[in-house]
Amino acid sequence: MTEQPTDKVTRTPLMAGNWKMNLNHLEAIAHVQKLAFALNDKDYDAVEVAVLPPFTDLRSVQTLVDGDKLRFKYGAQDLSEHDSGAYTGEISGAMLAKLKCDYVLVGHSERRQYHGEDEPVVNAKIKAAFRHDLTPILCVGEGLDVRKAGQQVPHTLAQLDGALKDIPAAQAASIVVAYEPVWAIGTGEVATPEDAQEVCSAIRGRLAELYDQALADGVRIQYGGSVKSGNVTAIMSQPDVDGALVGGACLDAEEFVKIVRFRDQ
Ligand SMILES: O=C[C@H](O)COP(=O)(O)O
Repeated sequence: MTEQPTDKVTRTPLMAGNWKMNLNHLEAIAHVQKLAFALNDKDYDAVEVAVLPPFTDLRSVQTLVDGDKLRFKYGAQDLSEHDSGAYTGEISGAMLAKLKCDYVLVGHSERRQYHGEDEPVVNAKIKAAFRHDLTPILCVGEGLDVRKAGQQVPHTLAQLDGALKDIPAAQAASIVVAYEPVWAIGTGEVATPEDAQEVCSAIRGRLAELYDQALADGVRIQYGGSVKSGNVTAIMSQPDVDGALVGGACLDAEEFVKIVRFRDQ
């Protein structure tokens, strides 16, 4: 029987809020309570919602999610490639797993830019995440110079290839990829829906080459970069965009809830 491509409808959208270095643990509690109050079962049935707070907030978030049986997921913004030992300042996958994190961002452009993370490091971190049953959200995307040169697809696919080196299909099947053009992050410069689709579709195509079509059809690919309630619906209408990785706009609980409800905008 010929394999049919997975319909987008069968890929549950993942709307994830990357708080970056914002909100202390008390502010985190207030923010999570606002989200918990606003979101309802209809939202959770339609969309997977995740928050990605700073490390120092994770215990507070876990306590609320566990205590109130909240249906949203949470995770960290980074992890060490090592599991334990003399790595001052690092946080291991084991520690995140102990806090019952679901997700961890890997290779965010701000880690690449300010902490020199290259593909071997990103690859090692993906392996560390899988060792501890965390789902990596792998961030890829081009800078402005690459975009101006029209090289966004080969550049992003090279990042994908490096990040997934030696990652077996059983693990790759559960990964989330976030396409984040660096020139659109925190700038208000949102990529057009067609820009997002071009690269997200190329990412899915490369996943099919690296693994197989069925795996590629099941992987969720997010777009990130100045996503707001006013532009999310158009971006989400693209066939290969399965969610958003939201920075600035997720710090406003009401705005994030509107993004989660992108079908109503
Ligand atoms: O991780 C999130 C992205 O970096 C997007 O950030 P932004 O929504 O503030 O542009």
